[in-house]
Amino acid sequence: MSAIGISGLSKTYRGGTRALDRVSLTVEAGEMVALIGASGSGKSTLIRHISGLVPADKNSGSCKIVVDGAIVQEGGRISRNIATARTDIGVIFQQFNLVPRLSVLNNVLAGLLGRMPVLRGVLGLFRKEESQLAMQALDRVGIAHTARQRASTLSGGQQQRAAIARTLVQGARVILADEPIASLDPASAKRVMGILSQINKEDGITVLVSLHQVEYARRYCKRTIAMRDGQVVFDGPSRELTTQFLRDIYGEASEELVLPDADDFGTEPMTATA
Ligand SMILES: Nc1ncnc2c1ncn2[C@@H]1O[C@H](COP(=O)(O)OP(=O)(O)OP(=O)(O)O)[C@@H](O)[C@H]1O
Repeated sequence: MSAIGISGLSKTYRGGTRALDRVSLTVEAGEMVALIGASGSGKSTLIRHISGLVPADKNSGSCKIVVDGAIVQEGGRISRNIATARTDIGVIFQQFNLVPRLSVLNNVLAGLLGRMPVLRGVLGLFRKEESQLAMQALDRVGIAHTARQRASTLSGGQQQRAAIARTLVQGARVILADEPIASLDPASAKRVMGILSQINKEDGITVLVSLHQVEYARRYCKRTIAMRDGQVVFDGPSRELTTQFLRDIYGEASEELVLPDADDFGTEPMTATA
């Protein structure tokens, strides 16, 4: 079974911008796939559609998005069972989306809210084994020692690692990461990508990660989907994305996608504890 299936997805925003234009693609369970493209090419819009946050155009009648076997949206309508479908989808954003005044542990425990009775969740009545699960997740991403701190006291890289721990506690089978390293320094960015790669390999969690820099795609993802003006213009092995090929696809905008110091990128992927 595919982890993500998209057919005939188009999106025109109010004001007329056609952000997605007949996008169809499939991501198999257990893949880690990069989504690249210059600013405004439609990466965020695509991820927001897959997570069921935004409905596709209604007049693109045949559009359908399925994640882990559950219909997220069809024919421009979000599925009635979206709450159930979302329990399998972990979303990670560029700006971390933690609650700053809550402890790191409680932020991670929030990953359980979709799977527990509303009242217990609202009152924050988490069981001991749930807290243990959250501590294990924090340990996996290398920041168990920060569990009692307020989320606002963490560095950007640590906050992103807490956000990943939250998806682990959630039990997500598919992680959609929307530019998760765009606000991070290079060392933190490598660590975050290393953790995503690790949980992809060890837990078989499918990862779709949008990235600005193609070096990260080449290093961490076997497959890359490249977008331009709302369309998929490349879908294949990341190693085929040479600088020249990017120039052919994007012209001058390709400079946005290649790190100026690409040669210093290093050779070893970083892990959680590195
Ligand atoms: N809510 C919105 N209303 C109107 N237009 C929008 C909205 N969100 C995005 N757009 C437009 O849709 C197009 C695609 O935007 P999107 O954010 O998906 O691109 P992106 O590839 O993620 O860009 P970036 O790398 O800068 O985040 C852009 O032209 C953008 O201006």
